[in-house]
Amino acid sequence: MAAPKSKRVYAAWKAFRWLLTFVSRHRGWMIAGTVSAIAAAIIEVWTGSLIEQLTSQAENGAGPVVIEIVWTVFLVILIGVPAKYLMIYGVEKSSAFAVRDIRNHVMNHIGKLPIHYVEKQHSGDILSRISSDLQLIHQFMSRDLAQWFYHPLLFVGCFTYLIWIQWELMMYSLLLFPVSLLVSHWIGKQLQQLTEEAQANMGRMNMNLQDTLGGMPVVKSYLLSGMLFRSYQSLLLLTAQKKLAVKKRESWVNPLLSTLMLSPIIFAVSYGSYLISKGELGTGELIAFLYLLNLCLEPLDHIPELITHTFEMSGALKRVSDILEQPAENQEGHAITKTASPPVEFRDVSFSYETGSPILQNLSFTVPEGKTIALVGASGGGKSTVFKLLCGFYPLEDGQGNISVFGQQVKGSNPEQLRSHFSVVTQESYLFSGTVADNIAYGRQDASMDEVIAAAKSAQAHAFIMSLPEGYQTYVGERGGFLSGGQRQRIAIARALLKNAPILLLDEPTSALDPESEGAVQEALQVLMSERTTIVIAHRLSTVQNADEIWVLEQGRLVEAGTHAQLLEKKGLYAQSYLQEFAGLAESKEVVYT
Ligand SMILES: Nc1ncnc2c1ncn2[C@@H]1O[C@H](COP(=O)(O)OP(=O)(O)OP(=O)(O)O)[C@@H](O)[C@H]1O
Repeated sequence: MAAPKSKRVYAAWKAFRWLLTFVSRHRGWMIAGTVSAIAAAIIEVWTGSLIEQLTSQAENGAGPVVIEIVWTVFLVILIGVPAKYLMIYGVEKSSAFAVRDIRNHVMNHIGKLPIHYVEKQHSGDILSRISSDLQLIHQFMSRDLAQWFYHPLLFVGCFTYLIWIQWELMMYSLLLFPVSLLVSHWIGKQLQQLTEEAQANMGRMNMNLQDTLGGMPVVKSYLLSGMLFRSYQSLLLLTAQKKLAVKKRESWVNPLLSTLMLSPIIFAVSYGSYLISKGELGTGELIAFLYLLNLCLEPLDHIPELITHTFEMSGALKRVSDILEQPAENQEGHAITKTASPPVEFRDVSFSYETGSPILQNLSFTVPEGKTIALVGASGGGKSTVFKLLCGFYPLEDGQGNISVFGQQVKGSNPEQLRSHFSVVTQESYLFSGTVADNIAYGRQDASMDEVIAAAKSAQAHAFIMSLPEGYQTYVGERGGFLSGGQRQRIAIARALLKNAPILLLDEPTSALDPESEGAVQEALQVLMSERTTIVIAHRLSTVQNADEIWVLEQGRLVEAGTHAQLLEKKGLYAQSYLQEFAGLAESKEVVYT
C-alpha cells in the first residue's frame, strides 16, 4: 500500500536534505559554481540592457556612444564565458566528490548492517540501488543542479527588467506561465512514481541476473535457464513499459510546454508594435524586451524538465536512503576478553526468528575449554542458529536467556571484539575475488607472507598452492571457482589458522567433499582443532566418533548428551536416528548392536 501523500513528501524532503549534507562538504566548488551561475544570469540580463541602450542610441544617431556600447557588449559576453564554464565545472566537481562520498557512505553502511536485515534482502536489489539509483542521482547533480541556480535567477532577473521596461506588456505576455508550471508539476509527480517502479524492477532484474550467474551449475542441470530468461524478459518488458510511460509523458508535455512558451513572443511582438504606433514604447525598448523575453522563456522551457528530473532523482534517492535508514549494528559495547571461564555457555536460551515459531527452547549447555562438541540433530533443529546467536548476528531480547563467552555476556558486547574469538569454517567456504595469498591473509590482515605460507603448510595447502600457475599469487576466480572444493576448504582452514581464534565453529567442512579430498581436509582440521575449543555441526560418523561429547538437538532442545559410546549404550534418539544418517543403515545397526 502506498504511503500517504504527506509522508511521501516528508520522505522526499528528508532524502533531499540528506543529499545536501553531502554536497555541503564540498561547498567550496559548489559556492564557486553557484556564484558563477548568478554572475552568468546577471551578465545575460546586463546584455539585454546594453542592447536596449545600443538600439536607442543608434536610433538617435549617437555614433561614438554606439561604438562604445558595442565594445562593452563584447566585453560582457567575454566575461560570460568563464562564468558559465565555472558554473558547470564547479557544480560538477562538487557533485562528483559528493557522489563519491555517498558511495563510500552507502558501502560503509552496508558493511555495518546487521545480518538479520541482509539475510532478508536480495543482494541483486542492493546492488541495483548502489549502481543504477546512485547513477541517476549523480546524473541529476552534475546535469541539473547548476541549472537549478542559473535558470530561476535568469528568470527573476529578466522578469524584473522586463517589468521595468513595460510592466503591462510583461504581465500580459506571461499570462500562460502558471499554466505551464502547474502542468509540469502534475506530470513530475507521476514521473516520480513511475521512476520508482522502473528502478524497483531494475533491482528485480539484477536479482534474476545474479541468480542466473551465481547458480549457473544448478541452472544448467535443472534446465532453469529458459524459466529464468522468461522471468527476466517479463521484468525487462515491465521496466521498458515504465520507462516508456515516463518518456511518453515527457514527450507530450514538453512540446505542449514549448508551444505555451511561444505565445508570449507572439503576443509581445503584436502588442509591442501597437504601443510603438501609439508612441508609448521605443523600438529599442521592444528589441530589448524581445531579447530579454526570449531569455526569460529559456528558464521556463528548462524548469519543467528540471522539475521532472528532480522527481525522478528523488525516487532513486528514496531507494538509496531506505538502505541507509536501516539502523547499523551497534559497534559499541563491552569488550570480551579471554579468561579461565568456560569459552561458551548457553543459559535457558529461547529464540525465534518470527514470533510464534520457537527455534531454540530453554537451551542450556556449557562447552569446556579445549573440548570438541559435536552438535547433531534433524535438519531445521536449530544447529546453525546456535552459531548465529553465538556470533551475535541475532541479539537476544530480555527474557530470552543468556549466552556468555569466557564468562562474559554476548548481549551488549562489542560485536567485532566478540567475533575476534571465533573462527568459522562452513561446508562451502567463501573465497573472495583475489589471489590465494589474499584469501588466506583475510584471516589476519597484518600477517606477513611468511605467516601466510606457514598457515597454508599447516592446513596441508602449501603443496597444491605451489603447483598452481602463479603459486600464492594465483587468482582464485569468483568465489574460488578456479579451485576444487577440497582446495577451497584448505584455504579456508589456513585462513582460520592465521586468525588464531580460541573457539572454532565448524559446519562440517568436509561434508561436501569426496573421500579423496576429505582425507587432506581432515588432516588440516586436526591441526586447526588441536588446543582449541570446537563446536562442530556434525554430518560424518568420523566427526562424531572423535568428538569429546555429542549433543543431540531436537526441535531446539538438547535431548541427549554423551560420548559416542555412551549414546550407543543408551540406545536413545542418537543411536536410533542420527547414527543411521551418518553411517548408513547397515553400518549403524552393526555398531549399535555389537
Ligand atoms: N534468517 C532466518 N529467518 C527466519 N527463519 C530462519 C532463518 N534462518 C533459519 N530459519 C529457520 O530456523 C529453523 C532452524 O534453522 P537452522 O539453520 O538453525 O537449522 P539447522 O539445524 O542448522 O538445519 P540444517 O541441519 O538443515 O542446516 C529452520 O526452520 C529455518 O527455516
